[in-house]
Formats: sequence, structure tokens, C-alpha cells
Amino acid sequence: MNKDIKKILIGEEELKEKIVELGKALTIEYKDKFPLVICVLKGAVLFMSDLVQKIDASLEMDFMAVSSYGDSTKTSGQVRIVKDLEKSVDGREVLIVEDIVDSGLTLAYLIKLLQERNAKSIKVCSLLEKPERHIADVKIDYVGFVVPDEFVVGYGLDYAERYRNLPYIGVLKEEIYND
Ligand SMILES: O=P(O)(O)OC[C@H]1O[C@H](OP(=O)(O)OP(=O)(O)O)[C@H](O)[C@@H]1O
Ligand SMILES: Nc1nc2[nH]cnc2c(=O)[nH]1
Repeated sequence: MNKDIKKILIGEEELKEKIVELGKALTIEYKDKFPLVICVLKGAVLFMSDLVQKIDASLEMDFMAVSSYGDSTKTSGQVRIVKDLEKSVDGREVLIVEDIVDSGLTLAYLIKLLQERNAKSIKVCSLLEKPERHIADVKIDYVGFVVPDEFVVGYGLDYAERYRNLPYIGVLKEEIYND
């Protein structure tokens, strides 16, 4: 285990099993719909790449990066587009893939944006959710794991851009924040 990690919340095997399960459900949902699957960079990139391999349906992938103003552990509610989609969502069945829904403000912004761009349907698959932290009223159609109100890293999720490459989801030691 990485020396900065206090505990592992979700291990590699558990992640793999959940992704197979989500992939089966999404295969049923999107079998003949040719969805546009949108990865929200950067956190969702590992989850997205493993998840799409478990969806047995024709699909397209696109990538979007948004940034919320605030420090590395808090979101402020203001979101801006850092990298926009290449594809049009007009008339498309869209699946947003997120690593985590915390306050829900990023997701609420994305859903509104894609609605304004005339997507036919918008569903959300998030690996993690912290329901007790929601500020925005967002519906997540597919959730991997509900996690407690602790700052988690690994499997795409960072603290100050580090730890994204850990193959598990873990909680950082307090001293890392206080450095
Ligand atoms: O529900 P919220 O409170 O809005 O937080 C969730 C968002 O925060 C994280 O992204 P971040 O802005 O840290 O960027 P990153 O994915 O590049 O790490 C995460 O990937 C979500 O997009
Ligand atoms: N890495 C990380 N990013 C987040 N963004 C919102 N909540 C979290 C979290 O718990 N961990």
C-alpha cells in the first residue's frame, strides 16, 4: 500500500467486480441506442476506460474537462469548461461517466448544459457517491459505491494531482493535508 494512504476503502477486486456489474446493466440500457459516453476528465478516466470494455453495445466516447473554483478538497459551485466535447449531443442518448458525485454541483452544471444542447436522453454513471454532501438535487442512474464523507483518492481521483494512478480507492493520512 502507498505510504500516504491511511486505509483502503475499495480494493482492486471489488472495483473490478462492480465494473462488470455496471457494464451488464449499461449493456441492457444501451443495446441498440448507440450512446455517446462522456468521460468527465480527469478523475473519471480510469473508470471510463475499464467500464466501456464491459459494455457490449456500439457506442462513441467523448471527453470533457470542467473545473470548479475552490481549493483541492472543496467545490465552490462555479464551474467552467476547460475542454469541450468534440461531438454534438443534439438528439443523442448521452451517458455521463463520473468518478465521484460530491456536492453534485459539477453534475448539475453538466446536465443543464447537455439539456440546453438538446441531448435526447441524459443518464449518469458515477463510480462513487457521497449522498450526505449533496447540495444540488441530482439523480444518479448508476452508482458503484456510496462512500462516507472522507476525502478519497486513487483510481483516477487525486489530491493536488497525485494518487490518480493508485489501483484502489483509499483515504489519505491527515499529515498529507497538513504539510
Ligand atoms: O460533486 P462535486 O462537488 O461537484 O465534485 C465532483 C467533481 O469533482 C471532481 O473533479 P475535479 O474538479 O476535482 O477535477 P478532476 O476530475 O480533474 O480531478 C470529480 O471528478 C467530479 O467531477
Ligand atoms: N479526490 C477527490 N476529489 C473529490 N472531489 C469531490 N470529492 C472528492 C473526493 O473525495 N476526492
